[in-house]
Amino acid sequence: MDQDALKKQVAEAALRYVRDDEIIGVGTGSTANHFIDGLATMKGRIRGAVASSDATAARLESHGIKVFSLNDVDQLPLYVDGADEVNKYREMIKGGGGALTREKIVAAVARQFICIVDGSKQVKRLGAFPLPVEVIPMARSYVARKLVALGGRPEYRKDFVTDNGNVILDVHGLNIMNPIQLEEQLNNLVGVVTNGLFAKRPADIVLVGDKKGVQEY
Ligand SMILES: O=C[C@H](O)[C@H](O)[C@H](O)COP(=O)(O)O
Repeated sequence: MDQDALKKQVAEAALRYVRDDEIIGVGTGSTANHFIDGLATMKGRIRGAVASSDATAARLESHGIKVFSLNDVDQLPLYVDGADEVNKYREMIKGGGGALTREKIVAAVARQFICIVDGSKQVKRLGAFPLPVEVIPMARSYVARKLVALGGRPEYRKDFVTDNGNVILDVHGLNIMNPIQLEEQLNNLVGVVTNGLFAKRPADIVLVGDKKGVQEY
């Protein structure tokens, strides 16, 4: 099975957590896209979805799934999304596709967060994947200097603007010993909107697709 087939397999496994008449929070990226395509096969059973990016909203709508604004929804029982890295504590790095801020907002509202990944995303320690940090454009150089002072090597993601009109710094070389502490520390830098560490609010369930099938923890 190639990597895309593993993503599809794990995305389809998440469909069994979808309950009738609910509004589902939906993540962003190639794994989440498989989940959206699966959700389309049962769209008559759900009320609709809240999207974590414009791209996800467009894909949901292309399948005829109603997209709700998060502000019009008072509770979200389930959020399903991929990740760039996940550890055994279900902490993640996300934002490889630049959707980290909206993803973090939807995840904060959701009662249950299910992370769907293929086996290549499992790590002992977070940080081999460069950590995305969403920054207000005028603060880019200031925040980059602060990230260097923290031991990172920030790289400006060129020709990319987030759905919120901001820029991304991808930070290489961070030694992430304490993900919760670093998540808070980076979010306290003036000009940072948020960063791609999902440790204060980890996933509740991780589904991992590999050659043996789908494992859950
Ligand atoms: O911004 C993008 C998201 O955090 C994605 O969930 C993450 O990058 C994983 O994407 P993919 O499923 O395409 O590997």
